[in-house]
Amino acid sequence: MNMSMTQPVSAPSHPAVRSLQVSRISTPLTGTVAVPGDKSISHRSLMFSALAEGETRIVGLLEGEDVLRTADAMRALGARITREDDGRWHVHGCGLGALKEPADVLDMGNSGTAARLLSGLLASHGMTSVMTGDASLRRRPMKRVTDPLAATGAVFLAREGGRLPLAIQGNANPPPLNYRLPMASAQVKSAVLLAGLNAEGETRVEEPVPTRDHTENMLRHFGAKVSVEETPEGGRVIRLQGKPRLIARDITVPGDPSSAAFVLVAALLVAGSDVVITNVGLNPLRTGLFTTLREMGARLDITNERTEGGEPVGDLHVKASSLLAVDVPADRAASMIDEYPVLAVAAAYARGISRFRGVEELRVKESDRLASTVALLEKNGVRTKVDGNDLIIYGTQGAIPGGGVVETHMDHRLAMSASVLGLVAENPVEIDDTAFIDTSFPGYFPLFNSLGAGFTA
Ligand SMILES: O=C(O)C1=C[C@@H](OP(=O)(O)O)[C@@H](O)[C@H](O)C1
Ligand SMILES: C=C(OP(=O)(O)O)C(=O)O
Repeated sequence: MNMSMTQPVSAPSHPAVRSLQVSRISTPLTGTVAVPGDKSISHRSLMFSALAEGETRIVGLLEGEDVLRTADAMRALGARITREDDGRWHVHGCGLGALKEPADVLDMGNSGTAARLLSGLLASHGMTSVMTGDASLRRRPMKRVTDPLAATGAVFLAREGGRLPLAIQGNANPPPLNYRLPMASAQVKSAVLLAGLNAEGETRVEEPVPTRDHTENMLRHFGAKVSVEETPEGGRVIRLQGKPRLIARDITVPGDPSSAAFVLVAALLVAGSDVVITNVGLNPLRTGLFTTLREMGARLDITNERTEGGEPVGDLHVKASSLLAVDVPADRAASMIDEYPVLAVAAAYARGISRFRGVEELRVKESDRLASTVALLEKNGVRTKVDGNDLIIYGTQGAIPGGGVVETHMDHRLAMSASVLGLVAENPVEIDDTAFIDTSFPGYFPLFNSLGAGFTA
């Protein structure tokens, strides 16, 4: 067998600043593209296969910096992870409970998902570890995971406000946790469930609003017993039987709906566009944006629906549409949490006043996304208002003035949203730094240029 293994593909250290000016285009976006693999599923596939017995092969892994950080961390914890030249990844797991103490600080870069999920594993293994991240991640709250995880007997030492760097003294024999999430967060839910893998007995997590369930689905795929029950209030109770035997199973990662969002919104706004995005993940806990855009009048068809690797996938066919304002309910936020900045661009272009309700979780992302989305729009001549935890956007009916300089604050989604806004604004838009786009969407500019975007990056 000819299997050339290129040895470790690692995340680069801090990327160099890449500023960009984006000008309006006068020709439609047309063609067919496939966006990179789902970020949430990619992180989990590396972590869980590292805990499994045997070798897992992963097809379609997102090779963005966030996921490469997870690969580096799992290597440091003892898994053997390699990549073939054709893009397939191989993970030789250590077996549950057998992670080894990392010899150095684990640097999770820009990735909240990597840091928060990993903290559940580190807390439940008898080792001492230290985790850090870049300046953005070091600003983000970790107490939301260390508070519940402290009940495992693990000891955490963090900076003021529970920020990274974080030292963790894990407990090799943790008790199972019973925890009700105070906020809608798949990262916190997953951290508690992952700590429960190495605990004897049943871990129980209750979430007030259903959040993405990739952890539950993939743990089952590897052989764990996970049950899910709806609560009368519309939430969910997840139960995990501890100490499962996790057995390596191949994984196919679908295209990331959160990445498809940028192509989708650009195609809706640029006149005459007609674009197909193939193989996009359609897990119902991720598709709030599609529902919302359709409510706005988007011409969006989903075709070729099928199940691949246990997740629903399909192709998105989108045509330029005239959009109306929308009122997005708070209970939809979890199913589209990363899509609000680019939805804000669509609302700015639409006719009428939009309201995004209950978007407080945006304040704790790579940037304070409520503030940075407001600044993105205001600097480009679009009126906004923050009313408590709601964001209000005054649509321009296709006449976004533009001409602003956008500060992205190390936030990939802000940079991509600004680039979409620039394609339809009346005056060129300056973006201070697009380098962080590589954390979730490597190949972003070439993919857009293949559709005719004419980005000069
Ligand atoms: O679990 C995950 O993979 C993610 C959960 C979300 O974060 P929260 O759990 O903080 O909402 C999302 O914003 C992030 O990009 C990925
Ligand atoms: C919030 C995000 O990611 P993370 O929390 O993993 O940094 C995101 O990708 O938009």
